[in-house]
Amino acid sequence: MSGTSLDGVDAALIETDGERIGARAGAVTLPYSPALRDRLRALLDKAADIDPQDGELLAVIRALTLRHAEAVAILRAKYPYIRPDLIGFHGQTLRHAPERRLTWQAGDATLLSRETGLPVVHDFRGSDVAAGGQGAPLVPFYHAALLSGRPGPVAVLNIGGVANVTLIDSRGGVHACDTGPGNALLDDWAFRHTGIACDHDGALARAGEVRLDIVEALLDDPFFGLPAPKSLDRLAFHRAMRAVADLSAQDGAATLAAFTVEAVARTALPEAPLAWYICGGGRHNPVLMQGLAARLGVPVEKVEVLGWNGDALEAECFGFLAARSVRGLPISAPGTTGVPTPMTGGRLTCTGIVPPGWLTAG
Ligand SMILES: Nc1ncnc2c1ncn2[C@@H]1O[C@H](COP(=O)(O)OP(=O)(O)OP(=O)(O)O)[C@@H](O)[C@H]1O
Ligand SMILES: CC(=O)N[C@H]1[C@@H]2OC[C@@H](O2)[C@@H](O)[C@@H]1O[C@H](C)C(=O)O
Repeated sequence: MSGTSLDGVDAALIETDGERIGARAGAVTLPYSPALRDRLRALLDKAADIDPQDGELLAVIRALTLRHAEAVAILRAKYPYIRPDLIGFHGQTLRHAPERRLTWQAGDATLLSRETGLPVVHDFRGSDVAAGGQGAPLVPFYHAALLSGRPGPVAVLNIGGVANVTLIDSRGGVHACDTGPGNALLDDWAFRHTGIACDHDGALARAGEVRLDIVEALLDDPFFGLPAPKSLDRLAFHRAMRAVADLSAQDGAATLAAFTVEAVARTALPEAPLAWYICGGGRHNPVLMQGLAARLGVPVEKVEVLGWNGDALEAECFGFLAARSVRGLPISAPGTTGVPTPMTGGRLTCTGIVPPGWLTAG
């Protein structure tokens, strides 16, 4: 998994048939070099108009795919007694415009399969978007499987570049949507002012004053008036950067952090969660965590209290979804992406030797 923060590749080993979850054996994070991150960022900015054969695009896709292959190799070296059967490869979202039936996760599944000798499931979002769904978020089926048997309503909030929530209601129903910005705006702001890629431990935001008038103006965006399911492109709130442009580094960070928190708090959910469990890199930012706790008024905990690894969850999820994909099981539903009926998704690419048994297992 390479998320919207563009920070690197998360890879995880998970034992699953796409329904039950067995061992979650381990995970690694492999950061992108600052140079690759800059090149990805530049592509993101021009993704709407880029020629698919553009030389720089093809070079970056190759570089990011090889970084994924490296992550697989490191995992294998770290856990030599586990022999993976299948890779779920999300790729890097360069563009997401479901209203135009368009979503693009860049990555070369054939190259990854060749490099690793393993079958690869990729393009998880395409069929959902083609059928009229949002194509995101896809993690709710995994959250639901992990929470299976626990009484709801509870919410799982992922604070990545963009933030997304899964609500498991009191009858086990699954609802989801993106809530608004996660860390992406804060990351860009911190980088601009400090040269560091994030507001580490919320140091800037903690020292600043929130400009509530700006937060309110930002929340005036039509996205916040839409009912769930709904999803976002990473660049969706770039006007927020203009709104804070004249603030000090500290006040700007405090205001952007408050925007993330307030967007979560105002997300309309069908039932009020009794507790919120937080995953994704944003849970390491105490300003976001304290802001959420103050604003949500119910327990707000890191997912580690459930025994989960909040940094590995999305990578585990795409392994889980890959297993569902080869079995033809749904990976999205009306309540999670707005797709008209539950849909399977993902495409299988295989250039290596298929491990005995698994293709016929489902
Ligand atoms: N100690 C920390 N203090 C503040 N922020 C942090 C800290 N550690 C991580 N983060 C934030 O977490 C981000 C990475 O989060 P994560 O790995 O969940 O993103 P992602 O996988 O790209 O997200 P997405 O869910 O959008 O796919 C960093 O860009 C940074 O903003
Ligand atoms: C289009 C896209 O890549 N969306 C990401 C992004 O990052 C967080 C949020 O926006 C979520 O909707 C999704 O990722 C997670 C893994 C998901 O699909 O559940």
